[in-house]
Amino acid sequence: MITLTNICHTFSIGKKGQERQVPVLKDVNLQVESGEIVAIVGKSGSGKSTLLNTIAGFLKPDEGKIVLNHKDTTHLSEAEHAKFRLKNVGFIFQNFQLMPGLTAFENIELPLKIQGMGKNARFQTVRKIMERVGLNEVLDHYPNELSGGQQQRVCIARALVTNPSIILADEPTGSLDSETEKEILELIQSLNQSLDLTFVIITHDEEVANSAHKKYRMHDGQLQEAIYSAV
Ligand SMILES: Nc1ncnc2c1ncn2[C@@H]1O[C@H](COP(=O)(O)OP(=O)(O)OP(=O)(O)O)[C@@H](O)[C@H]1O
Repeated sequence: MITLTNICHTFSIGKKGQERQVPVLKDVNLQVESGEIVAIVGKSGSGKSTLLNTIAGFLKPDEGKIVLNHKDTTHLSEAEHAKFRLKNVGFIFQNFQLMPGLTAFENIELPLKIQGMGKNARFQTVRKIMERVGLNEVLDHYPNELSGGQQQRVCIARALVTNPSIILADEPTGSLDSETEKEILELIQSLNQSLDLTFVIITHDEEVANSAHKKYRMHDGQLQEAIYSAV
């Protein structure tokens, strides 16, 4: 489902003429099977977000190969990547990244509009997904009228609405209290099982990491030791 082979990425930091090269990903290899939840933990600055952005195609690796859903995405152009992402990859963010001027319904509907789906089909699809993630009561609420947990459900629904098979999540419970974190983790697990979704989750939270099928630690630019969890 996701195969990273010998991925390297180096940032160039500093003023022009005085740049420093900072290697952040050093020969990263990762294999994620279909329907797996993989958690990536590691210290702040260890390169977790850089890795997720590289999988997503927002950053190009300097070396290595990325295969998602049997497609080699390493050298896709930005436009090709955007098209591929819209169909295959959903994103969940720590700070939700919802459009403040759109209701919960409209936020979730947005990717379908971009895809060019007709109004009736959009209505049916959004209502179905809102019901699935427990948002029936709040479809006309704006983000600032929602709790953190509800905002994260909207973010999850928006990630799922285009029916992707891969979900990339950057600290999905990082802004939530522990009770709400538990609810969101349960939702992720139930979606993983019922829709056979593949998740890559970056987290600082051991509880989130331990709820995954596999856990990797990012250390000094490399992914280390898969510790299998009990799920
Ligand atoms: N666009 C960029 N330009 C230059 N350096 C960057 C850029 N993005 C990240 N870095 C550097 O790459 C390193 C890894 O950053 P990254 O955000 O991937 O870490 P992280 O493990 O996700 O950290 P955190 O847990 O704090 O989010 C850091 O040293 C950071 O300063």
